[in-house]
Amino acid sequence: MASRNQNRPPRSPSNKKGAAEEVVMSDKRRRIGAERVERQGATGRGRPPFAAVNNRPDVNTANEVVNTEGSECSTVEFTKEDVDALLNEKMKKGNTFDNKKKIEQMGDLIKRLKLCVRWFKQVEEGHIQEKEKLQAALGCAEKKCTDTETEMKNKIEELNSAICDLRKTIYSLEERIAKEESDKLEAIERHRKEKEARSAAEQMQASLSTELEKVRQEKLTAEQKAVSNEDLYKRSQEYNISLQQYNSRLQTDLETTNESLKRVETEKLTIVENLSNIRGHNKALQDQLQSVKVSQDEATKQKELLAQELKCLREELQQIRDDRDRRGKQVQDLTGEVEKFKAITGDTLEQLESLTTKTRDLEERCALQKEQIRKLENQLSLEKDKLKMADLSASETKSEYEEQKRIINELQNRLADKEFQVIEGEKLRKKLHNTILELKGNIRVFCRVRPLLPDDGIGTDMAVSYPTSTEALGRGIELVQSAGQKYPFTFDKVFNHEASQDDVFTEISQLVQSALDGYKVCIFAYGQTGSGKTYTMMGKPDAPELKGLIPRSLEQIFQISQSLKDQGWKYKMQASILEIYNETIRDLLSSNRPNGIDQARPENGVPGKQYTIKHDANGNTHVSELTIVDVTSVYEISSLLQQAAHSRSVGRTQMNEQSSRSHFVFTLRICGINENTEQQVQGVLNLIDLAGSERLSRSGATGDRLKETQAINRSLSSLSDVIFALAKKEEHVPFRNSKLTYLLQPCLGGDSKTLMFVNISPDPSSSGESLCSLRFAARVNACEIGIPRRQTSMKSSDSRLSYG
Ligand SMILES: Nc1ncnc2c1ncn2[C@@H]1O[C@H](COP(=O)(O)OP(=O)(O)OP(=O)(O)O)[C@@H](O)[C@H]1O
Repeated sequence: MASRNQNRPPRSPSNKKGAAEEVVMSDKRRRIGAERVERQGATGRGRPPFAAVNNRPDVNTANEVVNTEGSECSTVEFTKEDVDALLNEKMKKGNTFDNKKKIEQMGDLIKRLKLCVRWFKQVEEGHIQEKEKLQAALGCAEKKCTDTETEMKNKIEELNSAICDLRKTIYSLEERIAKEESDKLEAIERHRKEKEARSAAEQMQASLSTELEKVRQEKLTAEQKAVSNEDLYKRSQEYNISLQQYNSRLQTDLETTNESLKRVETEKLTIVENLSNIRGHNKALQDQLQSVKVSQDEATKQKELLAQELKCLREELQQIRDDRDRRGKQVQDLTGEVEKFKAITGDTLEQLESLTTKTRDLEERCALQKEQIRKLENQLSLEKDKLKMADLSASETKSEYEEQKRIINELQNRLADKEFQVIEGEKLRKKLHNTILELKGNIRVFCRVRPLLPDDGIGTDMAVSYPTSTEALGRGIELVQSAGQKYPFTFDKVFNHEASQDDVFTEISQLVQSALDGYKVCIFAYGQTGSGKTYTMMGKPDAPELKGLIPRSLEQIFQISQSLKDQGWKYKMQASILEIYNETIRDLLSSNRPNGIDQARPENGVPGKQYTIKHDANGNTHVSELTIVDVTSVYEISSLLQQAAHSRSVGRTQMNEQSSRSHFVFTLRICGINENTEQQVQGVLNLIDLAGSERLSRSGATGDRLKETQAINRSLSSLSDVIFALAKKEEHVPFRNSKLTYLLQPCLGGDSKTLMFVNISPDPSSSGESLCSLRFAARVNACEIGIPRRQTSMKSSDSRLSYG
């Protein structure tokens, strides 16, 4: 096919004209083809190559061909084969010398060649035209192409940017896909794990359900136990809740009372301040009044003097006036005489001149006297002014005096008011103070731990610890025993081994005030031997900062009683000091103690004094024959304490005793009366250093010593019983033949204030004794809360048991 078309002009699909021409040309070819076929059919043989030209017709035909060459060549079409055949055509063999034929053949060939050439030329021209057309079309097409190209470029750019955007979107989408895929993978992983876990859980569940079954069985048995425990727990919780409520009520009451006390205190302070200011002001006014009175007297005196002076001056003036009048009359007489003389007798010129000079003198004297009179008159008016002024100031002073008198009266009324307010405030303060103490508890227990002493052994650990929980802070103590067992206790206050004497006194000073306010106050120190009772109560009187509660309390009492003098209070104080040893009373202030031997003891067959304790209807205690000393100062008390200490030590030595085996009781009776209000108070302050408690098993005592220890333990146990019974207002008070408790009975219970110090030694070797002391104190402490004995954390018999 390629060979067939190689001589044809190229076709352009866009060249419609060309296409039309081609159609025309193909029509032509078809026509020629048809003619050939016709011719072939006419000759009845196969057509040789280039037959249209080579089929040599007869001469006519040849002529025709020649003649028609001009018109025919346009219809003749040559293919490459035709041309090749034409060029390869050889002269027909025949008569080699037949030139004519050869020429004819040659002519024919030339004709055909010419025809072919012409055709080719025509074809070429057609081709050239077609080429031009095609070039123009190509130009157009190229232009179009470039337009299209730029358009395409633009579009490509647009598309590129779109592609970029799309790529970005694709990128982000890919990222999202990747993320989602990773999420998906994770989720799958999770799911797988969950599946595993579920299966594991299922396995576990299976095992658990078997276990559950077992546990259920156990639970059933435990539930039965729990029911009984719950009962117990409920009871303890109810008790706990009631305690908490009581505590919170106490706290709120305490707070409000504290606040009102503070208010009253500040009011009292301001009132006292005002009072002193008013007093000062009053004094200043009195002074002022006095000075005004003095100045008024002076002014009156001056006024009188001035009046006298004025009178004198007036008289003098009168005299001078009289004198002047007389002189004037004399002059007139003389002038008349001169005239008479001149006229009647004609005296001599000399006499006249002398008389003239005399007259001149008299006139001069008269002028001088006039001047003097004028001066005196001026002085008189000045004095009159002064007098007026003095009168004015005297009336002013008088009105001022009246005003001052009024102010003084007013101030005196206010003073009386304020004094009344102070008295009322004082009453309120007492009431509030007492309410506070009642809220704190009329029976309180403080615990004090002494520091480890060199005697306890170097490097010894403390057998106590202090819990730091909020509710137990400052109130809790734990006794640690050698086996590591802990015994917790809670009191109203716990003073650790670092607490100073001052810290301890600060806490009890309010109680001392109560004694002055007319209440009965008892402060005990209880504990085993060597636990610090004497240190707490007496301290070391030589070192001021180590003084104990007894000297500090007495100092405070005298200090306050002095300060209350301004308010009209007068106090009478009586002190007694006794010792109870083995249920025997000893008077430590007795002046007739021969060599300190107890009067109650029979000596050389002579029976000693018999001290009997009696309570009167007013709730006061009397010990017959006991020395009672009136005391007015702290120095007197100190000397009494020294005397008591001396009697005690002498008695102790002589009787071969230890101070720790007797109860030491200091009693101060306070009677107060207010001269302004006629109010009366009667208070008692008992300060007691109890005998050291001791376990029978420890003491290893026999005989008298055993009896002694038993007596001490009995009296201590009895004391707690009495406190307990009185706190519960029980009718029957079990004194159990204890002199100590019988003696103190009026000072326990009711309105009385009781404070017990339980002294503890931190030495581990005495932790057994410490536990007993703490249990005893806990029992006393429980009294105030009013817990029935069976509900306390320890049994009532515990304390007694511990003493054997
Ligand atoms: N808080 C303390 N700080 C320092 N030393 C103390 C303290 N308490 C006690 N002591 C010392 O412990 C020793 C024993 O104290 P104290 O004599 O007061 O005990 P006690 O309980 O009165 O003994 P007893 O029952 O034998 O009379 C004393 O040497 C005392 O100084």
